[in-house]
Amino acid sequence: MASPLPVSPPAVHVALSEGRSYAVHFEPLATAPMHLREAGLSGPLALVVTDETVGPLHLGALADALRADGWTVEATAVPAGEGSKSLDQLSALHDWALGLGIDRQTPLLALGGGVVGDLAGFAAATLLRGIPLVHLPTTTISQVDSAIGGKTGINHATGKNLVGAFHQPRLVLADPATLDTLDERAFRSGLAEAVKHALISDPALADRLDREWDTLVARQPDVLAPLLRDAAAVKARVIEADEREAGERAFLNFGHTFGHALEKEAGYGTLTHGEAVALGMRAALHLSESLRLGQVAEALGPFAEADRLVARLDPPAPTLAIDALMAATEADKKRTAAGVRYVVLDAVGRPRLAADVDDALLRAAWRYALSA
Ligand SMILES: NC(=O)c1ccc[n+]([C@@H]2O[C@H](COP(=O)([O-])OP(=O)(O)OC[C@H]3O[C@@H](n4cnc5c(N)ncnc54)[C@H](O)[C@@H]3O)[C@@H](O)[C@H]2O)c1
Ligand SMILES: O=C(O)C(=O)C[C@@H](O)[C@H](O)[C@H](O)COP(=O)(O)O
Ligand SMILES: [Zn+2]
Repeated sequence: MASPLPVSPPAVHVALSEGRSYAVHFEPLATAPMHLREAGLSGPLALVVTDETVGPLHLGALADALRADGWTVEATAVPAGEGSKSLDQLSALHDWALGLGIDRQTPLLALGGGVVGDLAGFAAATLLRGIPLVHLPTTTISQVDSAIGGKTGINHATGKNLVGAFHQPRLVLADPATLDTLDERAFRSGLAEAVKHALISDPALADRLDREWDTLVARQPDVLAPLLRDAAAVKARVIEADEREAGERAFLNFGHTFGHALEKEAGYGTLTHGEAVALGMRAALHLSESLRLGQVAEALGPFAEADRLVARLDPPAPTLAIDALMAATEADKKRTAAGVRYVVLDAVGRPRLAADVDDALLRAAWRYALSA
């Protein structure tokens, strides 16, 4: 007898101001028509943006379900990878969509990972000053993180995600089965964002990730989907509390001040975002211990266990000049007139922003992350 399909974990609900809200469903792509209707989205036209890797794998199932429900589907694919978070690709999406005679009710469906989600989300934010956005995330990063919260955008020569907008989705449909085709590097490194959510907010989730790591990386469905869902729920709670990053949403940037500098200096796409964030979290944990001691840490102390969990992501450490990395952090969007700010931990689950951090502590943190 065929093994029973895994039961979908319960949806995550995101409640925003002024009565706005959306659901994050961990169900098959074939349920898209039902959830589009529930979200108040009507056709007949649906735009689908995907990438050249995901399209041949997963667009058919989505388009068949939509067409069977009476939708007219127009789809386009951008080149896979970080390079598509560019002004050229954004402009090409504008030309494509506007050539199809869209109106302000036409939904744009982003079928892919975080690159597709960020790019297509920014296209949806800027077409007609905003059309409905639906995320259909197909990577570990996009299912636990990028599809939720409304950050969209593209990269700029001076830094990551420096051009963009907040544009919340109307619906997120994260089909865990799409992860079956995701390569090992993207799958494993993408778990960095789930580890991040645990370290900034949920020590019990960190323990669970550590305990279930082997079955998680083996993609066991009855472990994977509930863990991704619970990691996504951590982010949803933060978004509800601080949608536009006036305060605690900055904690979702744990490891990113270091990580974005690594992505830029290594060359966008050389490191996956997850790898860069994993290295960034190791640096941030070292910095947390140095700040706790008030001097350069020789060991991780109370953060050693957290660092061991991050180390399980096994990120490659590139050979890069610390001076260049330090300079690249100057573009970080959390900076104020007082300078760059880093998300550090007073303990697992207790994040804060540190400003005016001593260079010696930062250099030691970089050395730790790049040599660990
Ligand atoms: N907006 C946010 O809140 C947010 C949060 C986290 C990350 N991000 C951004 O997301 C990006 C990283 O996202 P990502 O890791 O998903 O990268 P990605 O979108 O580049 O996907 C990784 C690779 O996997 C391929 N792929 C995607 N889904 C697949 C599937 N189901 N099967 C086979 N191949 C598949 C893609 O074509 C790509 O080659 C970065 O640009 C990062 O800045 C944004
Ligand atoms: O949603 C957020 O807020 C995050 O910080 C999530 C991050 O994982 C993500 O990489 C985000 O794009 C980084 O935000 P940015 O403002 O530094 O670009
Ligand atoms: Zn991230």
